[in-house]
Amino acid sequence: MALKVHGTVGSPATFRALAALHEKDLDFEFIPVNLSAKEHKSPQFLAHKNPFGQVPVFEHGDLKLFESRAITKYVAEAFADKGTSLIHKDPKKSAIQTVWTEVEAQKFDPTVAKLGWEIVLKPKFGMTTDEAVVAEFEKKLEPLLDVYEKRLTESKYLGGDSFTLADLHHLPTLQGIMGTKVKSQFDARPHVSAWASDILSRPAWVKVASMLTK
Ligand SMILES: N[C@@H](CCC(=O)N[C@@H](CS)C(=O)NCC(=O)O)C(=O)O
Repeated sequence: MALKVHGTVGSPATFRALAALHEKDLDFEFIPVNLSAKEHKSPQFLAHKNPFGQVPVFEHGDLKLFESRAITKYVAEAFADKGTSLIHKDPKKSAIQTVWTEVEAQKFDPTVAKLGWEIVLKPKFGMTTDEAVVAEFEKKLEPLLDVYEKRLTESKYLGGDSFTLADLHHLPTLQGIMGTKVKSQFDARPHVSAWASDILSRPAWVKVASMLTK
């Protein structure tokens, strides 16, 4: 059964799903969705792909999914015996992994995505960065990264001793922010800095990120 991803190059959520597929070494068809042309808001897309009008959308035979983290979880579970094992089987290890996937979704993503929007995307769209918002979110990031630093002194990866979805989910926003002044906050914390370099240099992620330069 063919695997398909409807998505957009540069979309963090699309890139999250693609990272999981590459880690699993799976062949899939990438179907570009033009956000500027509002393809994701067409009646067809809303009715048959994602009623919330967002990318990515994943298809595996008759299964259709949206929400990037639900897609990565399905890919990790359905193709457990292929490529990198992205999930723990042991219930306790799995629970710790879930804690950190939640931390990414509830704390890291809202903070770092906001910084990325202000510092990277607004200037790209001809809008003015709100420096007060940047300062506010940089301040929020400090204690968050302190918790990450402590966690990463206990284990090499967030979810335990091996790379899992808990790490992978960070990749798109992490990549975006590491090209900005906010990188200094990561560099100031040795374990966070080593973790970021490690996961950003994974071949599967390098493959995804290279789509930006094609
Ligand atoms: N929580 C969703 C977020 C999806 C999302 O925000 N997608 C963006 C691109 S990264 C999008 O489709 N934006 C267009 C829109 O919301 O109209 C996920 O993880 O899949």
